[in-house]
Amino acid sequence: MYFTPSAWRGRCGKVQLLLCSRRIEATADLRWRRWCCTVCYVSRIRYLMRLKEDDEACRGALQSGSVLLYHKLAPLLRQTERGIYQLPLLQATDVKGILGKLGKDEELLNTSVLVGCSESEVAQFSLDVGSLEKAAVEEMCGGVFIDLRKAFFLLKGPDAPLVAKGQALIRWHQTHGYCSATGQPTERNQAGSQRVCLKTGATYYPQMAPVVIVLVSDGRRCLLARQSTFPPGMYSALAGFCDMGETTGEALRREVAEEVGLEVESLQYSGSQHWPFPQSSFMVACHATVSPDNAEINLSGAELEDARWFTREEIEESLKRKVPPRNLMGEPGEVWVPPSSAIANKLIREWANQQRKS
Ligand SMILES: NC(=O)C1=CN([C@@H]2O[C@H](COP(=O)(O)OP(=O)(O)OC[C@H]3O[C@@H](n4cnc5c(N)ncnc54)[C@H](O)[C@@H]3O)[C@@H](O)[C@H]2O)C=CC1
Ligand SMILES: [Mg+2]
Repeated sequence: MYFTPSAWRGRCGKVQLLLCSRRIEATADLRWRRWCCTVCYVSRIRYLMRLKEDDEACRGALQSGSVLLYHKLAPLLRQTERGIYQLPLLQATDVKGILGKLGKDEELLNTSVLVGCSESEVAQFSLDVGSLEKAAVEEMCGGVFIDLRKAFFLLKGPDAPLVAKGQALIRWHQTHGYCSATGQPTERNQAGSQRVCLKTGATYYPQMAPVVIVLVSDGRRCLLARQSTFPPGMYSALAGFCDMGETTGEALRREVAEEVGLEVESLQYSGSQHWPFPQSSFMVACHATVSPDNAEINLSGAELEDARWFTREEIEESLKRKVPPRNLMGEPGEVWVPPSSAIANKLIREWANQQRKS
């Protein structure tokens, strides 16, 4: 028995996945597997699109959706018996129950923003309950509100980007209540994917600042640097905000020249990441090379406290250090690098792997 694409569309849930996987086992047909994944993915994306465009549909989805809670931008986390931190997805009905018990209007739930949907097309929202008593909500949910700077690194897998996205959207709405041209209030759509000026109808969308991050190599060593605001001992790849009108390559070449006085010869794209600190940035990560004959570091002074060349052996040692190491005097000891949730870590690992192979 075969299923047509239309039979899957809009109902792409767990049952379908189960049927899908049975069919895969039966036929071991790779093309079928690819087709199923595509239909499921497309179905989810089209569903989210509809929720962004149709306020009524989004309100309906919220009633049966799941909700991530924040308190003054700090996400709610729950710890398992094994000490693992997870992101509790509450049902909308649970949130209504909490609001009722704390004597708050259920209308607060409608200030949730859409952040995604599960594989079974249950819409996921984020809601800031900063107007409620923090300890009371924590007790009712069996969790703790933890500052995002800590929470982001405690979570594993897709939970970390999801919690960052939720906070970024909530923060954007909290700071864009007025039109920057007219000074008049703006009104959001139900999904929270845009705001419109009530006077002129001008539409505003959530913003991110583009940032380049680059691991510079001279073929044998790679360059890491630290700012005085970094935790003691931590070194990272060079990063910088893009200027208006720049391409990725231009921004990257400029940042390397500004910060360490080197001229990049070639570059290679590696990946990208949404980074919530200090506010929403879109990080574009690249590898770059400089000539070993022109590899003398010349710090600009203002931004970086230090920049150094590291060998593969030194990098591999620093990747093993999980927590900021301290020496016997309690001072920062050896060098360590950002954890795996930061794209800098991916760049550094890629470089070390490449060096090992060559
Ligand atoms: N995910 C990761 O692996 C890493 C992320 N980062 C992030 O990269 C970002 C940029 O790195 P920096 O070296 O600090 O940038 P940077 O080298 O451009 O210097 C920051 C300065 O740029 C100016 N600036 C220009 N446009 C700005 C904007 N849109 N927002 C804020 N400041 C702006 C400000 O004067 C600021 O002090 C930071 O937010 C940092 O958190 C940095 C290293 C690793
Ligand atoms: Mg910088």
